[in-house]
Formats: sequence, structure tokens, C-alpha cells
Amino acid sequence: MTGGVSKEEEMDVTLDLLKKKMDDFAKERDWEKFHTPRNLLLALVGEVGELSEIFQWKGEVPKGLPDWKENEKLHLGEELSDVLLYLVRLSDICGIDLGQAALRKLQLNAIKYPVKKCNEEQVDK
Ligand SMILES: Nc1ccn([C@H]2C[C@H](O)[C@@H](COP(=O)(O)OP(=O)(O)OP(=O)(O)O)O2)c(=O)n1
Repeated sequence: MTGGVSKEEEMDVTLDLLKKKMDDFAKERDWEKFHTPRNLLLALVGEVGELSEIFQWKGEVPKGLPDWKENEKLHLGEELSDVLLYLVRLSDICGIDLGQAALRKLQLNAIKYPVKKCNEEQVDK
């Protein structure tokens, strides 16, 4: 891949944009028939495996990955992207609005784990 990814680099990347691009990608190749919920889930899990391999046997690594080479970080970005793209596509094919679902889940998380209670628990430990 070359460094120049055209003016897309300046675009705001939204879940909707990624959803549209995955849809176009599948349509152009006549791959919609392969993009079934089960196939996409398996592809997603496979990519999570590839992502895990990057960290496998390394032990804990510091935040920001200061000791990693540029090509290692590029590879990490590729595997993270594969996971994201399959997740976005799976959600779309299942008729789930992933952005809205995630916002709702954040609200549920906040109710389940109130800030005050969590802070108190950490002081007690
Ligand atoms: N039927 C397919 C095949 C691929 N892709 C897209 C989504 C992923 O972003 C990427 C996955 O491509 P590969 O299966 O070639 O996986 P990798 O890019 O990880 O290559 P490799 O497994 O050789 O490392 O391509 C897709 O949408 N539908």
C-alpha cells in the first residue's frame, strides 16, 4: 500500500461511512451472498485471533507501545481495522444501529457502575 490514501485522509471517519464502504465493497465484488451473519461472525473472530497473535508471548506492553517499530504499529492498525470492519458489517447485516446500540450500552454501564460506588470500592481495597 502506498502512503497516499487520497483526500479520504481528511474525511471524518464515522461508523456510517465505514458501513457504506463495506456495503460498496461487498456489492462491487458480488460478495453479499457470503456476508451472512454467521460468516461475518466467524471472520470477525478470526481477525480477533490475528490481533491476539500480535501481542502473544510479549508479556505486558506499555501504553502507547513506545518500543514498537513503525511497521509493527502499522500491522496492529490493520488487524484492529479488520476487527472493526467486520463488526460494523455484522451489525449492519443484522439490522443493528451499532452507534446507537453502543451509546445505549454506555448508559447502561454507567448505571451498573456508579462513579461514587466505584471510587469508594477502590479506597476500601
Ligand atoms: N469475504 C471477504 C473477505 C475480506 N473482506 C475484507 C474485510 C477485512 O477488512 C479484510 C479481510 O481480508 P483477508 O481475509 O484477506 O484477511 P487479512 O487482510 O487479515 O489477510 P491475512 O489473513 O492474509 O493476514 O477484507 C471482506 O469484507 N469480505
